[in-house]
Amino acid sequence: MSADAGGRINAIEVDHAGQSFGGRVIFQDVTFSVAEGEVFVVLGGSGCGKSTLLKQMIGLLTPTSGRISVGGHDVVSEVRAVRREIGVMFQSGALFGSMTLLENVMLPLRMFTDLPARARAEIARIKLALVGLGEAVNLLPSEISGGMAKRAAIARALALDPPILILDEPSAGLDPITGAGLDRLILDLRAALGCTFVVVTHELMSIFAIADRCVMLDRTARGMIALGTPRDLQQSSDHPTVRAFFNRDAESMDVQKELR
Ligand SMILES: Nc1ncnc2c1ncn2[C@@H]1O[C@H](COP(=O)(O)OP(=O)(O)OP(=O)(O)O)[C@@H](O)[C@H]1O
Repeated sequence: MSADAGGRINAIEVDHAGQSFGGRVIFQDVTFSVAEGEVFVVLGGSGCGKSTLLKQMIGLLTPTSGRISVGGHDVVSEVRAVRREIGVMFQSGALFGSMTLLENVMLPLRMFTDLPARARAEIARIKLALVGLGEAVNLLPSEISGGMAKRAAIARALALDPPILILDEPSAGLDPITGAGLDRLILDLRAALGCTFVVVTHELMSIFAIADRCVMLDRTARGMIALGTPRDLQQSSDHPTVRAFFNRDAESMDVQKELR
């Protein structure tokens, strides 16, 4: 594992990663690193390859070119070790409808550990309490709100204590207040557990609230067009797509500043 310029250890290193499907290039030469404890946001329009990049990071897709390592482990040759490093909440990360929240969070513990049922339940209770659902452990997914479901899915991603959490559009489909609550949860979990986060989001307010840095992918460029802090990208990028994205709603940032 190498360190960044500030001496922090890199949790994830993406080195000239590319992905093609049947000869169609989705992106190439994507290069960045994510430091331990960083909240790193992946941005870009529909179809630019955000989910594809996340799938490469967790070893679900082999990069067509380049190399990715997670926790110092290569995502292709050391996929088992990589999976232990990462908890994932997919965009479609639905809970199992016939199971209570507690049973949903216990599931990864049942699949990947030898812990007895009582210990699994105790750990699942702790994870649900961490995301603010300590009173809802016996509810079914059909009995809770969309925001609670996202929190429960995050609790499930935390079940095996991964140092890195990957969240694909956590606030999709939520109202702005519930979305802001999830942003606070991400920052609280980082403070409490020291986790590294990779988050896909399109929400400008959310980006400014949580992101230490972000990378922006672009379908036309078939690669990355920006890397840096949200403020740097808003103020200094000379790429028209980046400028348009970050300046589309300057007012929302003013609101965000007032809320801080
Ligand atoms: N397994 C696959 N086989 C062929 N094409 C694929 C495969 N997976 C993704 N693609 C294509 O790759 C492109 C990028 O898809 P991806 O889902 O990564 O985009 P995205 O940036 O996450 O989009 P969105 O914001 O809409 O979720 C799309 O054109 C998609 O159709």
